[in-house]
Amino acid sequence: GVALGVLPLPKLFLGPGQPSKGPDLLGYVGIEAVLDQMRRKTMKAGFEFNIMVVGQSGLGKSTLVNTLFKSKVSRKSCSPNYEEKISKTVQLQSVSHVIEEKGVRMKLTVIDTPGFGDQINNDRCWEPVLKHVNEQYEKYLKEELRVNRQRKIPDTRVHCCIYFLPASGHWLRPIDVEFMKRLGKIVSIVPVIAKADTLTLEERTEFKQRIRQDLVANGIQVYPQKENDEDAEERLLNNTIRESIPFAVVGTDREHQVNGHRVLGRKTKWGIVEVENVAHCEFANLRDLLIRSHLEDLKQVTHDVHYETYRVQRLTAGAVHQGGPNGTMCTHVWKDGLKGPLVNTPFLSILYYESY
Ligand SMILES: Nc1nc2c(ncn2[C@@H]2O[C@H](COP(=O)(O)OP(=O)(O)OP(=O)(O)O)[C@@H](O)[C@H]2O)c(=O)[nH]1
Repeated sequence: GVALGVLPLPKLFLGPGQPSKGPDLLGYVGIEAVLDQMRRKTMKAGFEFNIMVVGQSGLGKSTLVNTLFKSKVSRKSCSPNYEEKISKTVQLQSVSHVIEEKGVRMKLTVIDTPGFGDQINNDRCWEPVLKHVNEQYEKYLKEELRVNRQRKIPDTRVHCCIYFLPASGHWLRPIDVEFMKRLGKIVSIVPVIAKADTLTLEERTEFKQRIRQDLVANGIQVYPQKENDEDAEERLLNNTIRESIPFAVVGTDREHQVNGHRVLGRKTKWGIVEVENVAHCEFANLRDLLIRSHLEDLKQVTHDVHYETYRVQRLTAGAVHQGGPNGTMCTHVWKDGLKGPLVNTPFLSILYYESY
């Protein structure tokens, strides 16, 4: 190389790779220890994860949830006559469990929607589900707006909704479209093809493709949504997920012996379908998405996207009042967060009272 009279650059213009010549006082600060601190705090606090399952009766919802969490949870309440109650409406039930693995505690709540899609007239059967999701946002919002709020607000918001599609091999049904169209706007939906062992591989591939087309044609948003990808790396990873949804899953409560190993599986007329074998079905993909790779992201999207949308709408639709009934003085919280005393009137939308 020929040195072409390059002037020495002032320190400010040094490239990123070039160390500054200033005093570095031996460099290492120890910031990375923050990771250990975060880990310890999280482990101590434990964390909450709320999953909702929606789909007709008999599609294998309980079996799948049990397979996901290795029977550490049950979707069904223990009351003996649970099975006998055939509700005429969709009724939501929550069952919570604390699961602990390697010192990490997780409070897992499974929200069940018995009766969904089981009626002769399934008109508006998405309504109770929609209502439940919004009620949890409202609960959280109220808690956030309290003057004396809890240090850690209990989180009952639905972090993920697994929607079960019957393995019909056809298209999305009107009920699927109606449900996912509405719910996809307020919660992260992960659609799955239930009992995928009843489809041949060709049928499965074709069905999946059709569903993806249908989702796009109907403007249905499912998780993970493109616009929520945080960077190029995440986009790449999420693209592969988007290309392979809905996961065709198989659930089981049985173990079988295959080549001397115990595996979770289902006996079919063609042989044993190994539930956790990606060559057999996509259960493992679903589990990895929900638990191993995207659990934190599901929680984040719930808070930063879905809850945020709810919060903004709620606070801009009308200011939130904190105060007594009509005619009394109350605190008025304006859109921009400013507070001021105000006499409550029936003209202002009153969201809640809090006496203090
Ligand atoms: N072939 C096949 N059968 C399954 C699968 N998962 C569950 N089943 C069977 O389907 C039946 C219903 O399963 P459940 O898990 O009780 O279904 P559910 O959706 O929870 O039903 P409800 O409680 O009525 O809402 C049971 O006999 C299961 O053994 C699957 O992946 N493939």
